Amino acid sequence: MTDFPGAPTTPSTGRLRVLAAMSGGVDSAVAAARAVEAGHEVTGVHLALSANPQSFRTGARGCCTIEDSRDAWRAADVIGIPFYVWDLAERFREDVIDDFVAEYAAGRTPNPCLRCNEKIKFAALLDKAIALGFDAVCTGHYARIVDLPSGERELHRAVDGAKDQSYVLGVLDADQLAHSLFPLGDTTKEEIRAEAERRGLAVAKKPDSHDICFIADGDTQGFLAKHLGTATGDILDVDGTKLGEHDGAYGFTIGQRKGLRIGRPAADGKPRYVLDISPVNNTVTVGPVEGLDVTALTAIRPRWCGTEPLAEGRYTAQLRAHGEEVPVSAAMVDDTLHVRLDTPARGIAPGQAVVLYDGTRVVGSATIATTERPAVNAVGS
Ligand SMILES: Nc1ncnc2c1ncn2[C@@H]1O[C@H](COP(=O)(O)OP(=O)(O)OP(=O)(O)O)[C@@H](O)[C@H]1O
Repeated sequence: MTDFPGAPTTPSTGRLRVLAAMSGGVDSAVAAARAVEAGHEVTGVHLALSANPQSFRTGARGCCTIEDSRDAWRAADVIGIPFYVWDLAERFREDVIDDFVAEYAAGRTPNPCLRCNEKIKFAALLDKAIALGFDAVCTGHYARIVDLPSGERELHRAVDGAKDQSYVLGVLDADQLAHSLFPLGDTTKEEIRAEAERRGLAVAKKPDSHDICFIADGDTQGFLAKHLGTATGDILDVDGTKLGEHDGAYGFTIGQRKGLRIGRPAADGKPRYVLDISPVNNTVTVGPVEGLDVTALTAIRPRWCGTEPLAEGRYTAQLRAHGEEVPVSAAMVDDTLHVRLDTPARGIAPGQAVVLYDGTRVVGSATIATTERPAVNAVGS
């Protein structure tokens, strides 16, 4: 992980030099306060992730705006820790925003929060922290780190199932985990807000951030159209019949039903869902809901949270953010993860992450490359 050879691979026990990543929200403020209380020497840092902060979300749904950096600074002041703002806007644009646009352009559905954790918070930020002599980065993510007697660490789901963020941390490797602190994993969000109030943190009642921080108005299609332009193409039924036109194949996601401009009903009269996106032909293929049933998938770029690679066997898998956990059989074949689902699941798109769990433990993650969908394959054959 680290660009700095010679950096310690595991923080020494006891008092650590901790860099608390403070978004300006309630979670990271309480996480920083808890790190201080645990006896660590804590410094707060807010990441400026936009070259033009007012273009990111403001107010209630805030993330990374000037108000947010001010909120983070005020929280650091109340906690009594030094505070800095680091400008990682350029890295964020290259590694997260440009990647997001490129993935959609290729017909895939990326998760920018996973990407940000992999490339920014636990890479660019952590590398810089270690270079400056810090032992660990502390965040307000809801997940638990379990220290084993062997010295190894495991990543587990948070006790608050509704807030659990282990899915977006499934990209962390053993070295990154060794340098991470997640002080909120054993507490519910409700308790965190009450604790923030008791601590006199002004952000105690600040609403949670939602969706994608760099899309100010929440309009992903509009954002993509601005970056990729419009390109009129056909909306096709599974049998190839033209049902309508679209302004850009990238604006769709597998499983989408709303927002399809279908000019005439399909032959069977059933509702249509996006089954395939072909950037090469600039076509979007739609079909009945059964076409979304996925029985197996392959995934690339695997990342294991422990030191061991995946052992072939039985796991549960989460296939999208806030998705249900489903039982699966998984194995690595060369560099590709092969996953077979016990029962078919819907709403699974290439580009999303599959995160494997063993009970509450995160085993690792990979990026979905292909899906097996018997109903679609039957039409195509
Ligand atoms: N701009 C930022 N600067 C520094 N740290 C950040 C920033 N954005 C997010 N983080 C860190 O990543 C964690 C998870 O980010 P996420 O956007 O999911 O926040 P959240 O769950 O709404 O938490 P918070 O209430 O702290 O904003 C935060 O708790 C914080 O530690």
